[in-house]
Amino acid sequence: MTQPIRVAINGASGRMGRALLALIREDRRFELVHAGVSAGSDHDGKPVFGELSTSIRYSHDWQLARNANVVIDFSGPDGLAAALTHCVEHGAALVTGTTGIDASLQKQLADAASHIAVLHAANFSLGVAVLTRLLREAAAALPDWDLEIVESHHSRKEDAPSGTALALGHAAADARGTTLEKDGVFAREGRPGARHRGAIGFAVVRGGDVVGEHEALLLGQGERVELSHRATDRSIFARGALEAAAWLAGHKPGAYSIDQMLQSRQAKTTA
Ligand SMILES: NC(=O)C1=CN([C@@H]2O[C@H](COP(=O)(O)OP(=O)(O)OC[C@H]3O[C@@H](n4cnc5c(N)ncnc54)[C@H](OP(=O)(O)O)[C@@H]3O)[C@@H](O)[C@H]2O)C=CC1
Ligand SMILES: O=C(O)C1=N[C@H](C(=O)O)C[C@H](O)C1
Repeated sequence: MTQPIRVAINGASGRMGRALLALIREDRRFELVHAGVSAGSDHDGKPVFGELSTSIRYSHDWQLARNANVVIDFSGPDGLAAALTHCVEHGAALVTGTTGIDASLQKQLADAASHIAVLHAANFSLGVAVLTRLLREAAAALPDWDLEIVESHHSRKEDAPSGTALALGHAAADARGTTLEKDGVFAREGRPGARHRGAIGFAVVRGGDVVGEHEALLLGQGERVELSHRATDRSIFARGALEAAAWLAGHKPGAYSIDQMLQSRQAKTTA
């Protein structure tokens, strides 16, 4: 039997971390070697599965991840920066779903890809990967229609618009030969004036326990196209991230996308 992939999860005590731990426990492809939390976390030192017998405890000590083949990070910008440093120092691959990262951290991610395999995705669901392709096509086929992206998430989400909404916006802008820097509209209040031609607008809803909903509205005269995705269970993201980890482990250094992973898996199943 082949050796299991040694995985460290960063942000392990969070909503996504716990979803990952639940899946990894049942998945023989992986061996959990580290469950990372922040220094000062309430979880630091506690057993991950609530059993005193387990050898893995939540910890802020990255030394415990030194033999990991791959780190899966769903923490936050500070946690991601620490994971990135660890992975580069130890030659581990990095799968990260952390959103709300600034330009400087994005550059650090891009630079790290010269040394390690990195896969960053704002959304690990298969449905959103397909939604992104559909939106690219619709945005290009209906270049003069107004485009608005609406996203809804639970009340604890810290970043806005969501990483997925931004990724959808970038994909649509790219399909129209423009950029969000030029045509993105992120706030409307008071008298912002009429919509500018080619604008890509964003609207954000926060509340309750909404797992994640994204809708792209293409608004024409007398008709509209609505493309939407609703996640009702965050284990879909965790499952996608584990598939990415299994796929990425052993890849040579580089920046990989979820689309590349899906295409390579598709090619294998049709071969
Ligand atoms: N790409 C995708 O498919 C998805 C992406 N996300 C993104 O993943 C991220 C996490 O989301 P979610 O799980 O809901 O958030 P949570 O707040 O529930 O979890 C994040 C966890 O990270 C831990 N953490 C904070 N700082 C650090 C640090 N410096 N080092 C290590 N751990 C740290 C915290 O735990 P503690 O206090 O114990 O340290 C916290 O529990 C967000 O950016 C979110 O947008 C979410 C869902 C899907
Ligand atoms: O914070 C979340 O919960 C989610 N974040 C991701 C994002 O910002 O797009 C993905 C998903 O929608 C859930």
